[in-house]
Amino acid sequence: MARITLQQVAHSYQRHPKDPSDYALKNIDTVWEDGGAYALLGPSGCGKTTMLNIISGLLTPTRGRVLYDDRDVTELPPEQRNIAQVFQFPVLYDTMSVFDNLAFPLRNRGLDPQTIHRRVQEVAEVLDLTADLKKKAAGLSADAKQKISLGRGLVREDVAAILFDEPLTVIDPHLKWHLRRKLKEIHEKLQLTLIYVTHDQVEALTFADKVLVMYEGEMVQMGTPAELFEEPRHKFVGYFIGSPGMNFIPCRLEGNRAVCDGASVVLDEETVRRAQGKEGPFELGIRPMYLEVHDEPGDDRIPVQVRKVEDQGIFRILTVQMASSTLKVRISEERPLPGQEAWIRFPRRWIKLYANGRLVA
Ligand SMILES: Nc1ncnc2c1ncn2[C@@H]1O[C@H](COP(=O)(O)OP(=O)(O)OP(=O)(O)O)[C@@H](O)[C@H]1O
Repeated sequence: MARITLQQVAHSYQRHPKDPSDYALKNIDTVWEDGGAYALLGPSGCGKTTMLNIISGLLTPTRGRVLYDDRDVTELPPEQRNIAQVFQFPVLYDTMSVFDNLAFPLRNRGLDPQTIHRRVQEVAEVLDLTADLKKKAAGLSADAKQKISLGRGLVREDVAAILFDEPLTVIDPHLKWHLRRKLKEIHEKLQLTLIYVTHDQVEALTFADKVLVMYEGEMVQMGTPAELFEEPRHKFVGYFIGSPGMNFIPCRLEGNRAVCDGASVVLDEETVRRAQGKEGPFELGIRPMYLEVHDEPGDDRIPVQVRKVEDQGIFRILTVQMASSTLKVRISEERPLPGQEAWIRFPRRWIKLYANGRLVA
């Protein structure tokens, strides 16, 4: 396995790109550490597959360098990079048995039959394919076929990294959860460098130690699931991670206060200091679980109208209207529901300030 570094990588599918909007990837600088389990998360079209193909060598970037450890591989094709890639849909040989499909990448590299047998058995066991090893791939379900594709990715021990491009798309929802756990287990056991592309936050957060969030061709944050939740560095991360996502309220700064539509909130000194000289527009960000809801007016409490209540098992999600801003508030199921008139409070320690979409930090 290897440490993979992207240095100022940008890619445009156009021959003569001019504007930043002509680039599918814009100036990516990042390091994927050896043995890490990473997810690449972002909405459709943000550049995830482009980044993965640049790492594997299917694409040469318009600008920048790709390093495996200290070796520059930017111009090398996939077969010289020693990478395994698993795609959205099964890639296998229908007429071969499951065993032969799994053995294929190893036979290709001239490994001895004993090593091949051991490795195929190991991977088949992890993926619950042992009973199917002698069957022809053609007769198996879509789930089983994709498990074979996963197995073909995992079977080689000498790869620099294994790249997964939304590999569980065709998998039945029940099995999805199970396979995600399996991949995590395999990672812990074999310490492989895994990069897993998805647009599903649950998939990313349950699989990865670190998640790279992409938005419109940019890398907006790389962090642990907890960091992404507690300290979203970009508005998109706040909105995309968490269910429901973070609340954002447009505001202007007056001294140590953020004045929003219908409310004024005191900021901590550090935030006020950091905001000096920053260009707006400014927004307050707060997670639904950190907003307090009260039945009576009081200090720092802001009147709201409760518009909707959604029951989500152990939580309820309130939709409240604060002047022209609509906010979500998460309360526990034990708390009695407020009436239609309620008051909310923004606890200072949970308030984040954003300038032009980026965390003031
Ligand atoms: N071969 C191509 N030629 C031209 N434009 C492309 C090509 N492949 C991707 N793009 C464009 O580049 C941008 C990034 O696409 P990419 O497939 O990397 O995104 P993605 O995040 O993987 O999306 P998805 O989740 O839908 O697969 C999109 O605007 C897409 O339309």
